[in-house]
Parts: sequence; C-alpha cells; structure tokens
Amino acid sequence: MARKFFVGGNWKCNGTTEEVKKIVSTLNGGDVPSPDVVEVVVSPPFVFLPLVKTTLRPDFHVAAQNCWVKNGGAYTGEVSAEMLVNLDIPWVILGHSERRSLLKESNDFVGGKVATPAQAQEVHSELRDWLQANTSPEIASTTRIIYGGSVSGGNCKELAAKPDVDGFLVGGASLKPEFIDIIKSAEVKKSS
Ligand SMILES: O=C(CO)COP(=O)(O)O
Repeated sequence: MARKFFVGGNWKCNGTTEEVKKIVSTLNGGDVPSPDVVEVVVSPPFVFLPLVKTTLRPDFHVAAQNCWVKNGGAYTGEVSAEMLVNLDIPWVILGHSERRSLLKESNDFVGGKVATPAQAQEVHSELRDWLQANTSPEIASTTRIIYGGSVSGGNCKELAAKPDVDGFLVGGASLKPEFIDIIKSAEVKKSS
C-alpha cells in the first residue's frame, strides 16, 4: 500500500483528568487493525500530553494541537517544538482551521456538517493534481491527504472507500467509543 491510512483524533479543548483516563482506557481496550494497516495518533490538550503519552497503548501515537514557530524564550503561553520533542512527541497539528475560526472565519464542515464522500474525493483529487503539477509525481503519490469534518462511526467507511481519502482527522467522535470503528474503517482500503 503506497499510502498507509491515517486516523488522527483531535480532542480539541476537552477533558478532565478522569475523562482523559476513561478515553485512554477505551482506546487501550479497542480491537483495531495492525499498525501496518493504519497509523493512529491522538491529540489531547497540552496539559494532558504527559498523562496520555505514558498511559496510551504503544501502537498509538500522541500529537500536540499546535506549537510555537520559534525556539523557547519570552513567549508567554506558547509551547515550542523543542519541548514536544523533549517529551518524545514528534507529532503536531499545525494550522488547524479552528485556530483561524477563533478570528471568526467560517468553518463549515467542523462540528456537525459532513462533506459527501463524492465531495471529499473531488477536493482530495484536485489537491493531488496540484501536488503533481507543482511538486513531483513521487510527492503527489505518497502524500497522505486526510479528511476532517464530522467524521463518525456512521460515515467513515464510505469516506474511507474513496481512493484519494487517505485517512481522517476526527474531532468530536474521537472522544467516543465510535473512534474505534473509525480506526477500523482502514480495512476498507485493503479490499479496494
Ligand atoms: O476539526 C476537526 C478535526 O480536527 C473536525 O472536527 P469534527 O469531527 O468535530 O467535525
């Protein structure tokens, strides 16, 4: 498989210590395809990173939700990439649309409105065409283009079946047991 399916769980600004322990326990008990079929990364709020990192099953990875563009210094409230690497967290979500929406830009598909599988495929295919024209055939064929916006246990299989949907960034549903079903949707790729 040229592009391994990717499932990211963005917990956004949610959770208490007890809730985080519960989510981790659900994930740890979930029966999911092996890491050669799907790469799973969950992204808790900064304050829970060490807890999740030390308690989450080793076949799942942990990401931060943002990081500062510069090294450490007089940047109150920021977290640098160096700090994440120091915690052995080499993943980070950068440029999430909700960070722009804090400044009131629209965010139509997040939190309730899902694109149809055909719409997702159309946009992903155009992005891949752009990569083909502007980078290289190798980059175009190996870059994973993941869909985010109201992915759920109910719609994940149909979305995953589209050839240019290489995975998901899941928000609300990543806090629920249905996240396991979403991870399982990677199996669709094996039969396509
Ligand atoms: O923003 C998203 C993933 O980071 C999508 O969020 P929802 O799945 O809650 O719509």
